[in-house]
Amino acid sequence: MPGRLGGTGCAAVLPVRTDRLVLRPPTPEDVADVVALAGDWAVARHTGDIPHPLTDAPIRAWIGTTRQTHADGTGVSVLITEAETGAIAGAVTIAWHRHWPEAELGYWVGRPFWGRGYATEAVRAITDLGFATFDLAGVFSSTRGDNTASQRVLDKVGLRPDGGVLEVPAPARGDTWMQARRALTRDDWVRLRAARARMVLVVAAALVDPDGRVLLAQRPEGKTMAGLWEFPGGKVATGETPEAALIRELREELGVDARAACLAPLTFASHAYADFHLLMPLYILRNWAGTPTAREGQALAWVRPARLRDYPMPAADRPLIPVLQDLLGG
Ligand SMILES: Nc1nc2c([nH]c(=O)n2[C@@H]2O[C@H](COP(=O)(O)OP(=O)(O)OP(=O)(O)O)[C@@H](O)[C@H]2O)c(=O)[nH]1
Repeated sequence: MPGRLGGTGCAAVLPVRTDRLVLRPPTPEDVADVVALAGDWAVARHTGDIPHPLTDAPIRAWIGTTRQTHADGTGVSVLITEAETGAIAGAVTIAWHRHWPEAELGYWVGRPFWGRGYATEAVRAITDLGFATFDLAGVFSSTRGDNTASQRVLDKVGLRPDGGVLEVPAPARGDTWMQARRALTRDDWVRLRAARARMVLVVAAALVDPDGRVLLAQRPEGKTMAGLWEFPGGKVATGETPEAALIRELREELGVDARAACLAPLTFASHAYADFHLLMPLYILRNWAGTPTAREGQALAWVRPARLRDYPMPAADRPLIPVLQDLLGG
Protein backbone atom coordinates (compact mmCIF):
# COMPACT_ATOMS: atom_id res chain seq x y z
CA MET A 1 0.00 0.00 0.00
CA PRO A 2 1.22 3.52 -0.69
CA GLY A 3 3.29 4.92 2.11
CA ARG A 4 3.85 8.43 0.83
CA LEU A 5 0.91 10.01 2.62
CA GLY A 6 1.41 8.24 5.93
CA GLY A 7 -1.75 8.21 7.98
CA THR A 8 -3.46 11.09 6.17
CA GLY A 9 -5.28 8.85 3.67
CA CYS A 10 -6.31 10.30 0.33
CA ALA A 11 -8.61 13.13 1.39
CA ALA A 12 -5.58 15.38 1.96
CA VAL A 13 -4.94 15.70 -1.79
CA LEU A 14 -8.54 16.61 -2.63
CA PRO A 15 -10.05 18.46 -4.35
CA VAL A 16 -8.08 18.18 -7.58
CA ARG A 17 -8.42 21.23 -9.83
CA THR A 18 -8.02 21.23 -13.62
CA ASP A 19 -8.60 23.94 -16.25
CA ARG A 20 -12.36 23.58 -16.17
CA LEU A 21 -13.12 21.11 -13.41
CA VAL A 22 -13.01 20.56 -9.68
CA LEU A 23 -12.79 16.88 -8.69
CA ARG A 24 -14.14 16.61 -5.15
CA PRO A 25 -15.45 13.94 -2.80
CA PRO A 26 -19.23 13.42 -2.93
CA THR A 27 -21.42 14.46 0.01
CA PRO A 28 -24.94 13.38 0.99
CA GLU A 29 -26.27 16.65 -0.51
CA ASP A 30 -25.19 15.42 -3.96
CA VAL A 31 -27.44 12.34 -4.00
CA ALA A 32 -30.33 13.80 -6.02
CA ASP A 33 -28.04 15.28 -8.70
CA VAL A 34 -26.03 12.08 -9.03
CA VAL A 35 -29.18 9.94 -9.28
CA ALA A 36 -30.56 12.25 -11.99
CA LEU A 37 -27.42 11.84 -14.14
CA ALA A 38 -26.41 8.25 -13.42
CA GLY A 39 -30.05 7.10 -13.54
CA ASP A 40 -29.98 7.70 -17.29
CA TRP A 41 -29.77 4.30 -19.03
CA ALA A 42 -27.50 5.82 -21.67
CA VAL A 43 -24.95 6.31 -18.87
CA ALA A 44 -25.67 3.28 -16.67
CA ARG A 45 -25.62 0.70 -19.48
CA HIS A 46 -21.87 1.15 -19.94
CA THR A 47 -21.22 0.38 -16.26
CA GLY A 48 -21.56 -2.86 -14.38
CA ASP A 49 -22.32 -1.34 -11.00
CA ILE A 50 -24.90 1.43 -11.47
CA PRO A 51 -28.32 -0.20 -10.93
CA HIS A 52 -31.13 0.68 -13.30
CA PRO A 53 -33.59 2.07 -12.44
CA LEU A 54 -31.53 3.95 -9.89
CA THR A 55 -32.70 5.02 -6.44
CA ASP A 56 -31.02 7.08 -3.71
CA ALA A 57 -29.89 4.11 -1.62
CA PRO A 58 -27.02 2.81 -3.81
CA ILE A 59 -25.69 6.33 -4.23
CA ARG A 60 -25.80 6.91 -0.45
CA ALA A 61 -23.94 3.63 -0.02
CA TRP A 62 -21.36 4.66 -2.63
CA ILE A 63 -20.77 7.96 -0.82
CA GLY A 64 -20.16 6.04 2.43
CA THR A 65 -17.75 3.64 0.70
CA THR A 66 -15.95 6.58 -0.85
CA ARG A 67 -15.37 8.17 2.53
CA GLN A 68 -13.97 4.88 3.85
CA THR A 69 -11.72 4.43 0.80
CA HIS A 70 -10.28 7.90 1.28
CA ALA A 71 -9.74 7.31 5.00
CA ASP A 72 -8.01 3.96 4.29
CA GLY A 73 -5.85 5.50 1.57
CA THR A 74 -6.81 2.79 -0.94
CA GLY A 75 -8.13 4.95 -3.75
CA VAL A 76 -9.74 8.18 -4.85
CA SER A 77 -13.38 8.44 -5.84
CA VAL A 78 -14.59 11.89 -6.74
CA LEU A 79 -17.33 13.79 -8.48
CA ILE A 80 -16.46 15.68 -11.65
CA THR A 81 -17.85 19.19 -11.16
CA GLU A 82 -17.64 22.29 -13.33
CA ALA A 83 -15.34 24.91 -11.81
CA GLU A 84 -17.44 27.77 -13.16
CA THR A 85 -20.93 26.59 -12.19
CA GLY A 86 -20.30 23.95 -9.51
CA ALA A 87 -22.62 21.60 -11.47
CA ILE A 88 -21.99 17.87 -11.09
CA ALA A 89 -21.04 16.35 -14.45
CA GLY A 90 -19.97 12.81 -13.55
CA ALA A 91 -17.59 10.79 -11.42
CA VAL A 92 -14.14 9.23 -11.65
CA THR A 93 -12.54 6.58 -9.48
CA ILE A 94 -9.03 5.19 -9.17
CA ALA A 95 -8.67 2.24 -6.83
CA TRP A 96 -5.66 0.16 -5.83
CA HIS A 97 -6.98 -1.86 -2.91
CA ARG A 98 -7.05 -5.10 -4.97
CA HIS A 99 -4.19 -4.58 -7.40
CA TRP A 100 -1.50 -2.48 -5.69
CA PRO A 101 0.91 -1.25 -7.12
CA GLU A 102 -1.52 -1.05 -10.05
CA ALA A 103 -4.83 0.79 -9.91
CA GLU A 104 -8.08 0.46 -11.83
CA LEU A 105 -9.76 3.53 -13.34
CA GLY A 106 -13.50 3.96 -13.81
CA TYR A 107 -15.63 6.95 -14.76
CA TRP A 108 -18.91 8.16 -16.18
CA VAL A 109 -20.17 11.51 -17.44
CA GLY A 110 -23.83 12.59 -17.44
CA ARG A 111 -25.49 13.05 -20.81
CA PRO A 112 -25.88 16.88 -20.65
CA PHE A 113 -22.08 17.10 -20.33
CA TRP A 114 -21.06 14.78 -23.18
CA GLY A 115 -18.87 16.11 -25.98
CA ARG A 116 -16.96 18.63 -23.89
CA GLY A 117 -13.83 16.62 -23.13
CA TYR A 118 -14.61 16.54 -19.41
CA ALA A 119 -13.95 12.80 -19.08
CA THR A 120 -10.51 13.15 -20.67
CA GLU A 121 -9.66 16.13 -18.46
CA ALA A 122 -10.80 14.34 -15.30
CA VAL A 123 -9.28 10.93 -16.10
CA ARG A 124 -5.95 12.53 -17.02
CA ALA A 125 -5.86 14.51 -13.76
CA ILE A 126 -6.69 11.45 -11.66
CA THR A 127 -4.13 9.36 -13.54
CA ASP A 128 -1.49 12.03 -12.90
CA LEU A 129 -2.47 12.05 -9.23
CA GLY A 130 -2.12 8.27 -9.03
CA PHE A 131 1.37 8.25 -10.52
CA ALA A 132 2.73 11.47 -9.02
CA THR A 133 1.31 11.26 -5.51
CA PHE A 134 0.62 7.60 -4.86
CA ASP A 135 3.65 6.03 -6.59
CA LEU A 136 1.59 3.66 -8.72
CA ALA A 137 3.44 1.31 -11.09
CA GLY A 138 0.58 1.30 -13.59
CA VAL A 139 -3.07 2.09 -14.18
CA PHE A 140 -5.53 0.03 -16.17
CA SER A 141 -9.14 0.16 -17.26
CA SER A 142 -11.54 -1.40 -19.73
CA THR A 143 -14.74 -0.45 -21.52
CA ARG A 144 -17.69 -2.18 -23.11
CA GLY A 145 -16.87 -3.06 -26.72
CA ASP A 146 -19.41 -0.56 -28.13
CA ASN A 147 -18.34 2.31 -25.87
CA THR A 148 -16.16 4.07 -28.42
CA ALA A 149 -16.39 7.46 -26.68
CA SER A 150 -14.85 5.94 -23.58
CA GLN A 151 -12.18 4.15 -25.61
CA ARG A 152 -11.20 7.52 -27.10
CA VAL A 153 -10.88 8.98 -23.59
CA LEU A 154 -8.51 6.19 -22.54
CA ASP A 155 -6.55 6.56 -25.80
CA LYS A 156 -6.07 10.27 -25.19
CA VAL A 157 -4.86 9.69 -21.65
CA GLY A 158 -2.44 7.05 -22.97
CA LEU A 159 -4.06 3.76 -21.90
CA ARG A 160 -3.60 1.25 -24.72
CA PRO A 161 -4.83 -2.34 -25.13
CA ASP A 162 -2.08 -4.57 -23.71
CA GLY A 163 -3.50 -7.88 -24.88
CA GLY A 164 -4.95 -8.73 -21.48
CA VAL A 165 -8.59 -9.55 -20.79
CA LEU A 166 -10.30 -8.32 -17.63
CA GLU A 167 -13.03 -10.16 -15.83
CA VAL A 168 -15.23 -7.24 -14.75
CA PRO A 169 -17.90 -7.93 -12.13
CA ALA A 170 -21.19 -6.37 -13.29
CA PRO A 171 -23.44 -6.95 -10.26
CA ALA A 172 -26.01 -4.41 -11.43
CA ARG A 173 -26.46 -6.45 -14.63
CA GLY A 174 -26.28 -9.82 -12.87
CA ASP A 175 -23.31 -10.70 -15.02
CA THR A 176 -19.53 -10.73 -15.37
CA TRP A 177 -18.09 -9.01 -18.39
CA MET A 178 -14.93 -10.01 -20.22
CA GLN A 179 -13.35 -6.82 -21.52
CA ALA A 180 -10.10 -5.92 -23.27
CA ARG A 181 -7.65 -4.45 -20.78
CA ARG A 182 -6.06 -1.07 -21.48
CA ALA A 183 -3.07 -0.01 -19.45
CA LEU A 184 -0.49 2.71 -18.95
CA THR A 185 2.80 1.89 -17.26
CA ARG A 186 4.74 4.31 -15.11
CA ASP A 187 7.55 4.55 -17.73
CA ASP A 188 5.07 5.46 -20.48
CA TRP A 189 3.38 8.00 -18.21
CA VAL A 190 6.76 9.65 -17.53
CA ARG A 191 7.37 9.84 -21.32
CA LEU A 192 3.91 11.31 -21.94
CA ARG A 193 4.36 13.84 -19.17
CA ALA A 194 7.65 14.98 -20.75
CA ALA A 195 5.87 15.42 -24.12
CA ARG A 196 3.18 17.48 -22.43
CA ALA A 197 5.87 19.71 -20.92
CA ARG A 198 7.26 20.49 -24.41
CA MET A 199 7.47 24.26 -24.50
CA VAL A 200 5.77 26.06 -27.40
CA LEU A 201 6.56 29.74 -27.79
CA VAL A 202 3.66 31.72 -29.22
CA VAL A 203 3.64 35.48 -29.47
CA ALA A 204 0.47 37.57 -29.47
CA ALA A 205 -0.70 41.17 -29.53
CA ALA A 206 -3.59 43.09 -28.06
CA LEU A 207 -4.35 45.66 -30.76
CA VAL A 208 -6.03 48.60 -29.03
CA ASP A 209 -8.04 51.13 -31.07
CA PRO A 210 -8.51 54.86 -30.20
CA ASP A 211 -11.71 53.95 -28.28
CA GLY A 212 -9.73 51.60 -26.03
CA ARG A 213 -11.25 48.46 -27.58
CA VAL A 214 -9.22 45.28 -28.03
CA LEU A 215 -9.15 43.15 -31.19
CA LEU A 216 -10.01 39.47 -30.77
CA ALA A 217 -9.93 36.84 -33.51
CA GLN A 218 -12.02 33.69 -33.50
CA ARG A 219 -10.16 30.47 -34.32
CA PRO A 220 -11.73 29.07 -37.50
CA GLU A 221 -13.19 25.57 -37.99
CA GLY A 222 -10.60 22.89 -38.58
CA LYS A 223 -8.03 24.36 -36.18
CA THR A 224 -7.43 23.17 -32.64
CA MET A 225 -9.63 25.05 -30.15
CA ALA A 226 -11.91 26.17 -33.03
CA GLY A 227 -14.52 28.76 -32.04
CA LEU A 228 -12.50 30.27 -29.19
CA TRP A 229 -11.50 33.94 -29.29
CA GLU A 230 -7.82 34.79 -29.02
CA PHE A 231 -5.29 37.54 -29.52
CA PRO A 232 -3.82 37.67 -33.03
CA GLY A 233 -0.38 36.06 -33.21
CA GLY A 234 1.21 32.67 -33.65
CA LYS A 235 4.18 30.41 -33.12
CA VAL A 236 7.70 31.80 -33.16
CA ALA A 237 9.66 29.99 -35.88
CA THR A 238 13.22 28.78 -35.43
CA GLY A 239 15.64 31.64 -35.91
CA GLU A 240 12.95 34.29 -35.45
CA THR A 241 12.75 36.85 -32.66
CA PRO A 242 9.37 37.18 -30.92
CA GLU A 243 8.92 40.67 -32.38
CA ALA A 244 9.72 39.55 -35.94
CA ALA A 245 7.30 36.61 -35.55
CA LEU A 246 4.54 38.89 -34.33
CA ILE A 247 5.05 41.40 -37.14
CA ARG A 248 4.90 38.51 -39.64
CA GLU A 249 1.77 37.00 -38.07
CA LEU A 250 -0.04 40.37 -37.99
CA ARG A 251 0.69 40.85 -41.67
CA GLU A 252 -0.40 37.29 -42.57
CA GLU A 253 -3.51 37.16 -40.39
CA LEU A 254 -4.76 40.77 -40.48
CA GLY A 255 -2.92 42.50 -43.31
CA VAL A 256 -1.55 45.19 -40.99
CA ASP A 257 2.01 46.47 -40.73
CA ALA A 258 3.45 46.97 -37.29
CA ARG A 259 6.87 48.23 -36.26
CA ALA A 260 8.90 46.61 -33.51
CA ALA A 261 9.21 49.98 -31.73
CA CYS A 262 5.41 50.08 -31.32
CA LEU A 263 5.20 46.67 -29.63
CA ALA A 264 5.07 47.26 -25.87
CA PRO A 265 5.50 44.11 -23.74
CA LEU A 266 2.55 43.82 -21.36
CA THR A 267 2.43 40.39 -19.72
CA PHE A 268 2.67 36.69 -20.58
CA ALA A 269 0.70 33.47 -20.35
CA SER A 270 2.29 30.25 -19.07
CA HIS A 271 -0.15 27.39 -19.34
CA ALA A 272 -0.03 23.59 -19.28
CA TYR A 273 -2.23 22.28 -22.09
CA ALA A 274 -2.82 18.53 -22.34
CA ASP A 275 -0.08 18.02 -24.93
CA PHE A 276 2.24 21.03 -24.66
CA HIS A 277 3.17 23.90 -22.43
CA LEU A 278 2.33 27.30 -23.85
CA LEU A 279 4.55 30.29 -23.15
CA MET A 280 3.02 33.37 -24.74
CA PRO A 281 4.30 36.92 -24.37
CA LEU A 282 1.49 39.43 -24.95
CA TYR A 283 2.33 42.83 -26.43
CA ILE A 284 0.17 45.95 -26.61
CA LEU A 285 -0.04 47.61 -30.00
CA ARG A 286 -1.74 50.99 -30.49
CA ASN A 287 -0.23 52.09 -33.79
CA TRP A 288 -0.13 50.16 -37.04
CA ALA A 289 -0.60 50.76 -40.75
CA GLY A 290 -3.62 49.36 -42.57
CA THR A 291 -7.07 48.18 -41.45
CA PRO A 292 -7.23 44.82 -39.70
CA THR A 293 -8.96 42.42 -42.08
CA ALA A 294 -9.62 38.71 -41.58
CA ARG A 295 -7.15 37.09 -43.98
CA GLU A 296 -7.48 33.50 -42.71
CA GLY A 297 -11.24 32.99 -42.45
CA GLN A 298 -11.36 34.06 -38.82
CA ALA A 299 -14.07 36.33 -37.38
CA LEU A 300 -12.80 39.57 -35.82
CA ALA A 301 -14.31 41.60 -32.98
CA TRP A 302 -13.37 44.89 -31.34
CA VAL A 303 -14.21 44.35 -27.70
CA ARG A 304 -14.45 46.72 -24.74
CA PRO A 305 -12.16 45.48 -21.93
CA ALA A 306 -15.17 45.08 -19.61
CA ARG A 307 -16.78 42.69 -22.15
CA LEU A 308 -13.75 40.46 -22.75
CA ARG A 309 -15.17 37.74 -20.49
CA ASP A 310 -18.20 37.45 -22.80
CA TYR A 311 -15.92 35.87 -25.41
CA PRO A 312 -14.90 32.25 -24.73
CA MET A 313 -11.10 32.14 -24.84
CA PRO A 314 -8.44 29.42 -24.58
CA ALA A 315 -7.68 28.59 -20.95
CA ALA A 316 -4.25 30.21 -21.22
CA ASP A 317 -5.79 33.60 -22.01
CA ARG A 318 -8.11 33.95 -19.07
CA PRO A 319 -5.48 35.33 -16.62
CA LEU A 320 -4.58 37.99 -19.22
CA ILE A 321 -8.01 39.64 -19.07
CA PRO A 322 -7.63 41.42 -15.69
CA VAL A 323 -4.22 42.70 -16.78
CA LEU A 324 -5.77 44.31 -19.85
CA GLN A 325 -8.70 45.64 -17.83
CA ASP A 326 -6.27 47.19 -15.33
CA LEU A 327 -4.36 48.86 -18.14
CA LEU A 328 -7.30 50.01 -20.25
CA GLY A 329 -10.09 50.39 -17.70
CA GLY A 330 -13.64 49.34 -18.68
N1 LIG B 1 -2.38 33.41 -31.42
C1 LIG B 1 -2.79 32.97 -30.25
N2 LIG B 1 -2.61 31.66 -29.93
C2 LIG B 1 -3.05 31.26 -28.72
C3 LIG B 1 -3.68 32.16 -27.81
N3 LIG B 1 -4.01 31.48 -26.69
C4 LIG B 1 -3.61 30.19 -26.87
O1 LIG B 1 -3.74 29.28 -26.07
N4 LIG B 1 -3.02 30.06 -28.11
C5 LIG B 1 -2.51 28.80 -28.63
O2 LIG B 1 -1.23 28.95 -29.15
C6 LIG B 1 -1.08 28.25 -30.38
C7 LIG B 1 -0.94 29.29 -31.47
O3 LIG B 1 -0.29 28.83 -32.50
P1 LIG B 1 -0.72 29.16 -34.00
O4 LIG B 1 -1.87 30.09 -34.06
O5 LIG B 1 0.52 29.45 -34.74
O6 LIG B 1 -1.11 27.72 -34.30
P2 LIG B 1 -2.10 27.15 -35.33
O7 LIG B 1 -3.46 27.52 -34.93
O8 LIG B 1 -1.64 27.47 -36.70
O9 LIG B 1 -1.74 25.66 -35.10
P3 LIG B 1 -2.34 24.58 -34.15
O10 LIG B 1 -3.69 24.29 -34.77
O11 LIG B 1 -1.31 23.51 -34.31
O12 LIG B 1 -2.44 25.04 -32.75
C8 LIG B 1 -2.35 27.48 -30.60
O13 LIG B 1 -2.24 26.20 -30.02
C9 LIG B 1 -3.34 28.34 -29.82
O14 LIG B 1 -4.47 27.64 -29.44
C10 LIG B 1 -3.89 33.51 -28.18
O15 LIG B 1 -4.44 34.33 -27.45
N5 LIG B 1 -3.41 33.86 -29.41
